[in-house]
Amino acid sequence: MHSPTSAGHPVTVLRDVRPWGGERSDLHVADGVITAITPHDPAGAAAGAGSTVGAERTAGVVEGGGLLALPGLVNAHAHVDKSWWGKPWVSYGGAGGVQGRIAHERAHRDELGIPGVDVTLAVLRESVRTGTTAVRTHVDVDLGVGLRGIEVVREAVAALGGAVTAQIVAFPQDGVLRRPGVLELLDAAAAAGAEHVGGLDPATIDRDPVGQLDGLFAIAERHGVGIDVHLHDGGDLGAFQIELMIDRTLRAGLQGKVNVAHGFAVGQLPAARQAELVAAMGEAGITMTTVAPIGAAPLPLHALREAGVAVGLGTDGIRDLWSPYGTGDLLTLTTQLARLSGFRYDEDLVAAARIASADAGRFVGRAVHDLVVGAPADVVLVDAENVPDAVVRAPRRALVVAGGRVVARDGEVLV
Ligand SMILES: O=c1cc[nH]c(=O)[nH]1
Repeated sequence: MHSPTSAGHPVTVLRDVRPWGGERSDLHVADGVITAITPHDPAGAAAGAGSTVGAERTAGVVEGGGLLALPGLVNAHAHVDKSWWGKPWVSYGGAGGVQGRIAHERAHRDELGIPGVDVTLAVLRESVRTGTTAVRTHVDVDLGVGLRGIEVVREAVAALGGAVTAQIVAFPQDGVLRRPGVLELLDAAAAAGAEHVGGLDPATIDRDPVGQLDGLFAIAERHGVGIDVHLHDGGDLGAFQIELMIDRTLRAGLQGKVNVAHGFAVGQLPAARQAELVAAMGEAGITMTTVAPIGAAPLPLHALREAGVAVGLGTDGIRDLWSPYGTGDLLTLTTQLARLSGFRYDEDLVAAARIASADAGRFVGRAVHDLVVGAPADVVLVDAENVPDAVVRAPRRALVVAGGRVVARDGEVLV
């Protein structure tokens, strides 16, 4: 049993940091929240512990060494129930394609102890080490594991004592309608507190897009939860399913609560069709999450922003039976997102950093997630000249504060 205790030592003042690369400032913290941001006061520097980043001067007064501060990174699309992080290498042995990966996972997860609290803890700790302080994670719900994965993830998150918070998507990785009983499991997950129900390629997995989506929307309306659908289906087939989601979102009044994950179709459509679909998504308050996949047509980030479609960034699985790739490092992934999107201008590189942090609060149930008064005191310090420099180099995380506590320092996780 992993006993929840508050992680890391508490911070009352994080001294001498440059929020978003701006002026040197002191961040004041109480009860895990930023209560004031004042110009840096160098007074008392000689009395303290020098300028070693993370050194504590007096109780709770922590040195930031003039480093650049970003809000805690937000992983808006993860699968932390299925990673084998920390275990010996597992060679991928399944067939290709979505169905091949589904079958491979189901055949081998038991051998690896998946789902299990220890493996989930390992990948979460690694995420905290690199500055992630909030996660939206899909958790497999199927006829084999039932809701056990959700309990496992909740226990692992609790054991980290606030170093990271998580929202759960009850995720029917093996299909919904093609596996009788899964819709009922999703309903039970929502009734038991999962914040979202997931879906998976309603057309190609269940071969019944209307049926799968009607089932998910009925659960969302019944329990007031969100919907987050993995949509790998591309081109017109993918676009058609997004249109089905738009219709249902408007009818059910679920604006702001429905997310399309991956949504490769959006990047693939011809310009006019893309513009029409993106505008309709914006009007319905649909959001998107991307994992910045190499080899897929990039999402039109500028058009999505102009249409009011919020985009979150996530790691996808991290070293699991689905794929051996991934490290959980959101800042490195931000570099990838920026490169894939062809970003060169400073303002675009800053926008990429915001997608991975401040603008992603909505994906993890936070009304505000930024370096502002009233926000959770989740802060990542890096040795970078400015935000664009941080995005293109993804430097080591010198200090990570979550919920007002130091949880990682100098590349070492402390929880
Ligand atoms: O459907 C998917 C896609 C990526 N990773 C998964 O675990 N499932």
